[in-house]
Amino acid sequence: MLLKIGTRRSPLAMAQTNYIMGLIKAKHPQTEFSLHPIATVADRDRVSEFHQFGMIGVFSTEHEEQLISGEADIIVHSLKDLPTTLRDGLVLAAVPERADPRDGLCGSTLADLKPGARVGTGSLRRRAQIKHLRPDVEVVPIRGNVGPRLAKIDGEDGLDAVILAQAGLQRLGLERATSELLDPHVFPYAVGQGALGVEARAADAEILALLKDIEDPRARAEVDCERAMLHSLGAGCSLPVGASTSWDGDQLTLRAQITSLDGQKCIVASETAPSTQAVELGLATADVLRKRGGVEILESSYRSFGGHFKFIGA
Ligand SMILES: NCc1[nH]cc(CCC(=O)O)c1CC(=O)O
Repeated sequence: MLLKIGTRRSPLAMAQTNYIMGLIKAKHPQTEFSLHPIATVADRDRVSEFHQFGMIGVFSTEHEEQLISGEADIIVHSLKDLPTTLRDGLVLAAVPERADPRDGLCGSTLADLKPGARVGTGSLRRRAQIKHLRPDVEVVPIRGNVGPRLAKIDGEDGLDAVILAQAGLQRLGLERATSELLDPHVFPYAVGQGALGVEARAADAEILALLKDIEDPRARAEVDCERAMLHSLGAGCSLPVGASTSWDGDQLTLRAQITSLDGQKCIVASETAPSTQAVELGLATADVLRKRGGVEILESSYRSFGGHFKFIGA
């Protein structure tokens, strides 16, 4: 079979696409691939912060067009960048084994950050969570590919540290840049972080069957419960919602945290269910967050950013 793969050109996107091609080849050696590069909104506008786009899916909208037009058959996404609602006719066909989902603090450990230290991140979740742990540090908004973001440590921006996904660093062979892997109980990761997702057309039975062979059931259950939680809250990946999942036999525990942007308020919920009920687990966790006032925190995050956010499904 010939599979047409749509991909962004960033080093991380290319590494991820190559990795998925390798997984497919290992199961189905006769598969051939052609690559169809595309620029997304996030690639064309390198200046705005993510929440300023006023839209969700800054990495995925053009990709979904590629699938619908038939220009591509499959798209490899960082799952944390894939909105929880997909376009009609498209499905999340496979979630392979998940890499380390944790965030890495690069340039310094948490404890070694001096008062007033400048920590770079473009993510509202990371901003809120670092402020919650270290109200005395200054958060500096940064964007760009992983390599250039790392280069900002001790560079002209005078950053003391940046926060990056360990999985992305690993995929680029840059994991040694991490000074501290942040404990998910203290600094929960983004929904889907560290996991890749392959999106395809719902009608392509043959392609879906092939992709099922690279799925990891545990990663799928983790991602399903995390995404159900985020979807229920109406939040996208750039909002200050963190998550972590853990296993005890077949029992899956989802812990979720909503943090106000100034770091002063923080709400957590933790629920457990059999992994066959991953979606229900996500919804139940969102219910607890709502009861504890989580939506009010998300709405005030919205307001303090000038209403630039859009809730999914709202
Ligand atoms: N938003 C950009 C993005 N999308 C996925 C990753 C890392 C890889 C992953 O989480 O799977 C990154 C970079 C980062 O947040 O450091």
